Amino acid sequence: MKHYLSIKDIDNLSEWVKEARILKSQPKADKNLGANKTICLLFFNNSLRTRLSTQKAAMNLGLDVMVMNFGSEGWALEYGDGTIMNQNTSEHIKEAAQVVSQYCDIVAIRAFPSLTDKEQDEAEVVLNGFKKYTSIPVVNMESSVGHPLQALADAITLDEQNTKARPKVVLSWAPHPKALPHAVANSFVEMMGLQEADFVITHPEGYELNEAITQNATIEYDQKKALENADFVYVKNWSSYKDYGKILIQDPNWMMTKEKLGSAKFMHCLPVRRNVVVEDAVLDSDQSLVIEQANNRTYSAQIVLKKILESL
Ligand SMILES: NCCC[C@H](NC(=O)CCC(=O)O)C(=O)O
Ligand SMILES: NC(=O)OP(=O)(O)O
Repeated sequence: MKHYLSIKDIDNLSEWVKEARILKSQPKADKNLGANKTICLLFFNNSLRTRLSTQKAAMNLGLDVMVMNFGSEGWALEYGDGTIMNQNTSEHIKEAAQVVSQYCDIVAIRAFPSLTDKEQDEAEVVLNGFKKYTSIPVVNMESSVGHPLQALADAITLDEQNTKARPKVVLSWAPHPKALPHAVANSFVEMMGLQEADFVITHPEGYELNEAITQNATIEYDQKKALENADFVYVKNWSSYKDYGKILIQDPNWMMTKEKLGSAKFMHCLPVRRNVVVEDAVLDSDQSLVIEQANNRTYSAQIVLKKILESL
């Protein structure tokens, strides 16, 4: 594998999950694989988990790590072809990407969507700009369209926690005061498409995700009905996709509660707004898997970096 940009780059999910769980039991087993190689982590947006777990994964593999908060430290980048750069952008992706690639062997990038320009967001200009103008592998640390390191970590968590041949997994929308990206939900849906599971998505009308991603997934607008007999409930807010980037409702009735969760396990990628997205009683119970999901971010990043290093 050269790049890790989406769930589609996983050739065999169950095999990767198995390998990641072995790495989790022996995190330093490949500590020389990345010797004399460097990874650059470029952040255009905030992060806690991705920032630290990807660095930890890289260190477990013996890689040198350079981190840059591009949003606050780098020059404002231009992505347009032929732009007369007399406005606010100082450096073109053509130079920036080539320069960065001279300093490292792998580049990992976090670049959220604008949520104002659907076409530009879906073009993934930052990720694809680096892919186009460098020859080094590119890793997606959450882009406009996907968060495949998160979904791979979620697959590891599901594998560890599941006791059934065909569990019921529900992706449930929740309210949020800010307009949030679709990336986490998109990659989770794509990852669930590769699982033996009864998978249901529930959200209010108007919050349909991109149909190209949900394809044949079951959508149930009645949250109560969707949650019946659930084994795992993955909660996430996203803004409207149809009415792009808009908050259509903030109905607190969609918040996840202990009562609604029943005996299911609770999942969320974090960070989470307590008592808006999910009530304290859920997060503070032993039904919550959120801390272990965050732990598994190290091993999802490590299996990805390992596969890239092995193919260099
Ligand atoms: N990487 C995990 C989630 C990142 C982002 N959440 C956020 O921006 C939440 C910010 C807040 O709650 O203020 C998202 O939904 O894609
Ligand atoms: N889940 C996740 O990606 O968290 P951060 O945004 O803190 O990296």
